[in-house]
Amino acid sequence: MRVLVTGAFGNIGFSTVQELLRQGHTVRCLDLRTKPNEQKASQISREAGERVTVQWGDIRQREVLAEAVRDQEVVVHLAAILPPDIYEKLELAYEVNVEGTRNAIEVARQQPRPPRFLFGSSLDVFGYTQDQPPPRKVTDPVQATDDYTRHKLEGEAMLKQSGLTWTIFRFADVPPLGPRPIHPIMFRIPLETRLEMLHTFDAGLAVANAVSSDEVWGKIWLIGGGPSCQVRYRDYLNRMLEVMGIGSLPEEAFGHEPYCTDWLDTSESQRVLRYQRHSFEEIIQDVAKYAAPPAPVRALMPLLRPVVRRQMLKLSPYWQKAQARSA
Ligand SMILES: O=c1ccn([C@@H]2O[C@H](COP(=O)(O)OP(=O)(O)O[C@H]3O[C@H](CO)[C@@H](O)[C@H](O)[C@H]3O)[C@@H](O)[C@H]2O)c(=O)[nH]1
Repeated sequence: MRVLVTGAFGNIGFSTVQELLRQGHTVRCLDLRTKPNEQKASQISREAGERVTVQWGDIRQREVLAEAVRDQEVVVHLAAILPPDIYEKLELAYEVNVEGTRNAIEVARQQPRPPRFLFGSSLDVFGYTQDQPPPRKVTDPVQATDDYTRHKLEGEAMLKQSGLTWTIFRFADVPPLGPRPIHPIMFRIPLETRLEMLHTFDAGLAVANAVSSDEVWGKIWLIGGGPSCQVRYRDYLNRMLEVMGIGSLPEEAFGHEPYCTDWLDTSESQRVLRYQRHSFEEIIQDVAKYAAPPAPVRALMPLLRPVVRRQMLKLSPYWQKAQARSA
């Protein structure tokens, strides 16, 4: 099949492109022209030859999408600005996440043979649910709690009303396989929070399997790693800090305000899409390959550790307050 992937060189996007090509599809990649994206484009063009084409462009421009969507049988729309970046560019994020999605849907509708349309959404749309018994089910009510969830819910609603053959994937937490800067948001999440992880390759497999499935259309799906990937934030964070040689951080550094994430009922998506191949520990090992410091730095870690921990803790407003109280 001919498949357009927007946000093709992002985290889930690139796993999707790789899996689609592995399954024999012809893929058009649309993304912004940045250095890291160019590197991925070269890699995939080397590997897949003529079955992959790359189009650089901004989804805020309808003509960019008109060119990208032409002749495609399926559109996988993943391009978006996510937390935490979204909070620093709210206007741009609205244009990309909402107007960009509107552009993609409108252009798809205008095709002589409109393509099927898969929209990448997030489990965040369930809002704060930690006070409810898990897991979240696809029939649970949704609740916008910030700009990101508002944008995703708007995208979902537009697509359902579009008249296109649609499907919506609400993804669990998919850590990227690549360097990720340390951000204060890591302290905002209470340590007890239920969190469901998903390996990026499994996310890509779910999307690629959906493209040739007859069962996914007209429905919303919860896409997570399944019971073996249902952990607490504390488990994930401490394992990551351990493999990075930093060690766990004090409890007082973490907040207590509820955070949008939860365990999901993925029994139906797994039955139809057969994508859950990696366990929590495999996710940690693969993410650590990129997140962990290089061997020479790791050797020095026992010495560097106190400095690194101090720098990290400086990012926590909760830790700063606790320190001020005890001073
Ligand atoms: O104006 C923009 C902004 C971003 N991007 C691209 O969009 C992609 C976003 O990817 P990334 O930031 O790595 O996020 P993912 O983790 O892959 O996010 C996926 O999963 C999220 C749910 O977890 C969904 O909200 C997203 O739509 C879906 O892409 C990247 O390639 C960006 O270059 C654009 O094409 N245009």
